[in-house]
Amino acid sequence: MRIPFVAGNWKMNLSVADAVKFLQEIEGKLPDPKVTETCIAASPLFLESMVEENGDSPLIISAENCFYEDEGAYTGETSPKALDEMSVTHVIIGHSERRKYFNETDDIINKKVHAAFRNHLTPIICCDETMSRRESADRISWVVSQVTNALKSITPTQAEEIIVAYEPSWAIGSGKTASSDEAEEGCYLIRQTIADLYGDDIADQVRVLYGGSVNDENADDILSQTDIDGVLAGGASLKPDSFLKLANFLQK
Ligand SMILES: O=C(CO)COP(=O)(O)O
Repeated sequence: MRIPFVAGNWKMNLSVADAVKFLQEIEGKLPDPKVTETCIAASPLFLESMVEENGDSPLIISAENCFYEDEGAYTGETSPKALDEMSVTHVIIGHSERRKYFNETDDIINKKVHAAFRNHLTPIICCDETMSRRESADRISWVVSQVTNALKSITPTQAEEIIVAYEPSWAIGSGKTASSDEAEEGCYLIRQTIADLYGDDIADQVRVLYGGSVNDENADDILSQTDIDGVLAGGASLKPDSFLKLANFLQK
C-alpha cells in the first residue's frame, strides 16, 4: 500500500520568519503520517530554522534542489552532504523551473539523484511536459526518457524509495490544471516506465505525484485517480490554511 504524499514547494517565496510562523500555525494539525505523509520544500536559507522549529512534527522538510557533488569549489551551490547534516531528508530534483532557467539536463538530474542517495536524501524527481511536447507526437517518449535518464544506474533498492512528480509546465502557476484524466495519464505513463525498468513490484511501491495549479478545489478529483499518490503544490502551499486543506484531504 502506497502512503499518500502531499508536498508543498515554496520556490523562492516567503521569508525565514514566514517559514517559522507557518510551522507554528500548522503544528498539531497535520494528518497521521501513516495516513498521509506531508512535506514542505523550501529555500536552503530557511532549512535550518525550519528543522529546528519542526521538532517532532511529522512534517518532512525538503530542499528544492541540491548540487551533484558533495563539496568543493562550486560557488553558490547547495551541498547534499550539508543538507543531510542539517537533518533534511528529501530533495526535489529536476523541477521544470530548474530545467528551464538553469539549463538542467537529464544527465545533470541523474547525477543529482545519485548525489541524493549517496547522502541519505530521498529524491522527489520531477518530470516535465511542455505544451508543445504535449501536442507533438513524441510526447510519450519524452516523459519516458526523462524518467529513464534520471534513473540511470539507480539500483532496484534505491528505486523503491524514489518519489516522482508529473508536473506539466503548461499547468504550473498558470491556473490551468490538467484534467484528472490528463494527470492520471501522465502518472500512469511514469509508473509504466518504472515497471519496464524495475518490474511491477517496484513500480507498485513508488509514489507518483501530480503538480500544476493544484488547490483544495481540484485536489479531490486528482487524488481519486489510480496512479496518483499525492500532489506537489506551489501556490496552494504558501498559506497554512490551504496547505492544511490539501494535507488533510484524505482523512475526511
Ligand atoms: O511547480 C509546482 C510545484 O512544484 C506547481 O506550482 P503551482 O501549484 O503554483 O502551479
